[in-house]
Amino acid sequence: MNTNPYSSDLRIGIVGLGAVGASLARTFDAGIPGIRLVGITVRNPERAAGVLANLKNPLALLDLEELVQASDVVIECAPAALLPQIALPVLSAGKKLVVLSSGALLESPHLIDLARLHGGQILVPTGALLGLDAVTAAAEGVIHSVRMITRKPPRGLVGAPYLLENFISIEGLDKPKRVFKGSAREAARGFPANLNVVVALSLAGIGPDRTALEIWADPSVIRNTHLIEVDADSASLTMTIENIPSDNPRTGRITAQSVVALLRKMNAPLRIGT
Ligand SMILES: NC(=O)C1=CN([C@@H]2O[C@H](COP(=O)(O)OP(=O)(O)OC[C@H]3O[C@@H](n4cnc5c(N)ncnc54)[C@H](O)[C@@H]3O)[C@@H](O)[C@H]2O)C=CC1
Ligand SMILES: O=C([O-])CC(=O)C(=O)O
Repeated sequence: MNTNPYSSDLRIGIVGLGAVGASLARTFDAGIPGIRLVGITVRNPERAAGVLANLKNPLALLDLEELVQASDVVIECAPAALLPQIALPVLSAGKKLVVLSSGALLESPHLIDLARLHGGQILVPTGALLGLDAVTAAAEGVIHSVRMITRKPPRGLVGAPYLLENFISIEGLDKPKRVFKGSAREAARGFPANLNVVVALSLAGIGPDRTALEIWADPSVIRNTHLIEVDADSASLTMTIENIPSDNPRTGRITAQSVVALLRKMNAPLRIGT
């Protein structure tokens, strides 16, 4: 833990030691100039022991209140349903919260007011997506439409509430099947562990009700693939990303790297990209 009050290192706390949290812990443990990992909050310390044992530096297991006290920036990498309870103490303390479960922000807009009230900040990284720099720039003018088409290996969609509620089977597919067509807001409700990216896109652009999404369960892809088309008065954008899965088949490897890139930029003397 950083006990030196004169250090200018950014003190980082992580909540959740799954695919993203463990990747971040390993990266920070290996050392990034100006960034110091001060602790982690987990649900199950016994399950965390394996990851923690392989770090070079001992990492403090803290409860959420202790983590908030010790950190300048807390990174939420936990299940979406926990976002409000994780965000509350961080934002009430006027600190910065990096949100990976960005889909859950739509159900908790009060968190933005909380951040405003206490001088905190919610940071949504580009995560498993691309191009949010160009979309936010386009949003300074007029964006006419935003459309995203996602293709996922069926196993990355298993258990999504929308599929269960609508009795949509994705077992044994031998060709792509469109399983959803609707807005980013509807997708966030129906696929809370799968489509954070479209919510981030919608918040960067024209909002969750006007951002259109199709989801395909596609047995021919091994990567989560997102195609985005934006039509604006400044530019037309067509962008694709093919994400190599991490330890969690729902989560692209690039997600954790996006958080590292965001943190590196925070105090950097040269900052590239919007
Ligand atoms: N914004 C984006 O681009 C992306 C966001 N995500 C989202 O990021 C979040 C994390 O993703 P993964 O690491 O892949 O998920 P994961 O399922 O691998 O890990 C979540 C971890 O949180 C832990 N956890 C559960 N309850 C907890 C509690 N009360 N306190 C602390 N930890 C707790 C679980 O034990 C698990 O280790 C998910 O909500 C996921 O949907 C994932 C990929 C891309
Ligand atoms: O948005 C998400 O939660 C995950 C995702 O689609 C990806 O990793 O490609």
